[in-house]
Amino acid sequence: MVEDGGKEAAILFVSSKTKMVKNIQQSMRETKQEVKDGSKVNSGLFASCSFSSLGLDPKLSDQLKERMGFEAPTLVQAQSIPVILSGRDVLVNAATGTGKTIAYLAPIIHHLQGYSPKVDRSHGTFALVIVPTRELCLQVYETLEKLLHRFHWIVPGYVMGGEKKPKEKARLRKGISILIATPGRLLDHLKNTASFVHKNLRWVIFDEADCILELGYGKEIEQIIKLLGSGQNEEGETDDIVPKGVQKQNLLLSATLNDKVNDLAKLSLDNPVMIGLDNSKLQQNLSLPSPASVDPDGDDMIIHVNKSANPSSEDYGIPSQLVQKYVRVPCGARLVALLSVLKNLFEREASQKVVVFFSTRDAVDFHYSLLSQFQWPPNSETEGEETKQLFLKCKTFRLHGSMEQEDRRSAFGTFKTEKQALLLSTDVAARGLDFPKVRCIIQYDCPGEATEYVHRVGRTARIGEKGEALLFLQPIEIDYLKELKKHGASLTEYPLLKVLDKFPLVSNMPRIKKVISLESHPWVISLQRALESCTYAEPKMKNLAKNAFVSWVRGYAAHKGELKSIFVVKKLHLGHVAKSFALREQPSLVGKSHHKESMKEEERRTPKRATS
Ligand SMILES: Nc1ncnc2c1ncn2[C@@H]1O[C@H](COP(=O)(O)OP(=O)(O)OP(=O)(O)O)[C@@H](O)[C@H]1O
Repeated sequence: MVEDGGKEAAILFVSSKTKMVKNIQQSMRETKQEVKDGSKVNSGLFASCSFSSLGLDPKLSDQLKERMGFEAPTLVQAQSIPVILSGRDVLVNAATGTGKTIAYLAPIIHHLQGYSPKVDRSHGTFALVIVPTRELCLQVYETLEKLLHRFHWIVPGYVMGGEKKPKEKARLRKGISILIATPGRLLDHLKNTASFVHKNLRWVIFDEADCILELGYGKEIEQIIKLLGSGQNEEGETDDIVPKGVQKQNLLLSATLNDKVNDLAKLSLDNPVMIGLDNSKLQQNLSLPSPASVDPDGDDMIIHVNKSANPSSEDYGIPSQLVQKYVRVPCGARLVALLSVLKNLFEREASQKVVVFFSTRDAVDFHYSLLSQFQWPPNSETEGEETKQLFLKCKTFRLHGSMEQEDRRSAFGTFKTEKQALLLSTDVAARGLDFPKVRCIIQYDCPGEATEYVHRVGRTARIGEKGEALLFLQPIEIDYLKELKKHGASLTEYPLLKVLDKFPLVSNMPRIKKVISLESHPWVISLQRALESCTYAEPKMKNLAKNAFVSWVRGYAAHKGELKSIFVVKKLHLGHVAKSFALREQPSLVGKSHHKESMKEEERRTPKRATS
């Protein structure tokens, strides 16, 4: 929701004199005026032009509007589409949930549908979209399928880790016009699938570019770029279908950028147009040539997207309507606090979706099992008490990189369509995933880098919708708020005690007149006891808790750089950490049984395996 007319938005520096840029300027002025009039709520997000006015084919514009229900392009789409249509390389940096996927897919489809003779399977792949995770791969593919509804001769496809290679080879042999891929599997096919035709390749897109590199795919990407070749499509190399002399076009997109993107940009972009980047960011974050020096003819452009109407969330483009809170909880009360917050959320509004982020796969597994069987109230055998029910009545899903591919696919797909559900996930769900109607994001374990905070919270408040984000912090971790503030994220405190006070006391709860600390709250004491009983009722559950404890501590010790001074493992009270996994005593961190598990965890933590 926009509070005011937004800060001075739009185009600060545009040296190109094309008509297209003037149209964009005009459209943004109109949008600003509409905000002043109060006639547009989501200013800063939508442009006041139509898809067809951006130069897209009428059938494609119609598909976007009539079939997909997109009334108007978002600002980032209004600014990117004409530039991408023009053939320039582009680096797009715009907030999460602002429609970057359509921004790059629509211009590609526009060009491909216009080829004469018509594109067919024998031409192989024209466009390649590289994404960091399997789920994002499937999601982009789904969007592509919808966009291609009226262009059945353009074939969409995907290849990704976890899928059966022979089947993928067969699909590639038949021919895929627009291919979505995760890096490892793509490289595999480039090297080993002789029937993969890519001589007509015209576009390479790196979606979530910084994440691809953060996950350690730098080497693969270098090899991919080498194998694909770059620059102009040579005569004789391509089929006649690709217009002669057409340059290969590369696009990089992300809501956050880092130094590594600099290298990828240098490697893959030729005189790019920057969308959503300001000069200081260019100089500080990306040591690309300064715009003034790139092209003396004045053909280069920086187009500024008004990423947010809220200046405080400007740095990383956090959606301005997102309500950001933190909850300060002592370690031993973390689990009780999490369950209480969730119960409160679902009781307040039954029909909603919530995502909780954990730092490890073992933590996801433990909490998933616990929530799937933990019942309440604990003493329902007593006469007059209500009968036992699941503590949380909503459907619960889990998602992480060690799950079987089919389970991953089913969790992702079903959570998407559910109206009321809870997803427990590692960062595998943090990037790019578009789950409709997610109302709240809970970061139970701290994300580490501030960029990851931004992507995690970006799973809510998408495309102008409302959303809340809640970050769990122990009192010893409170300095993390300063780290977030450096990047423009300001959080207010969540009233945990008030929420706990709302829960009715059941008969065996201790009656305490004055609650002096969270841990002495009768609700906290009773819930903790009940959770521990649940964990100790089954050896399997206890083992899950122990494994989760061990990998959590290891994960805590793995924080990097400046964050090491905030997340100090020596400051942790391990007994309290154990309590947060519903354990009555602290498991050994070095015991024989855990050594094997720790080794496995180490292996699992290899980022590539976590996602693709
Ligand atoms: N012009 C539009 N009008 C309304 N909805 C749109 C429009 N364009 C895209 N959307 C929808 O907005 C949602 C977010 O789009 P998308 O996933 O492309 O965002 P993103 O900017 O890539 O986000 P992230 O940075 O998190 O990956 C999707 O559900 C998409 O269908």
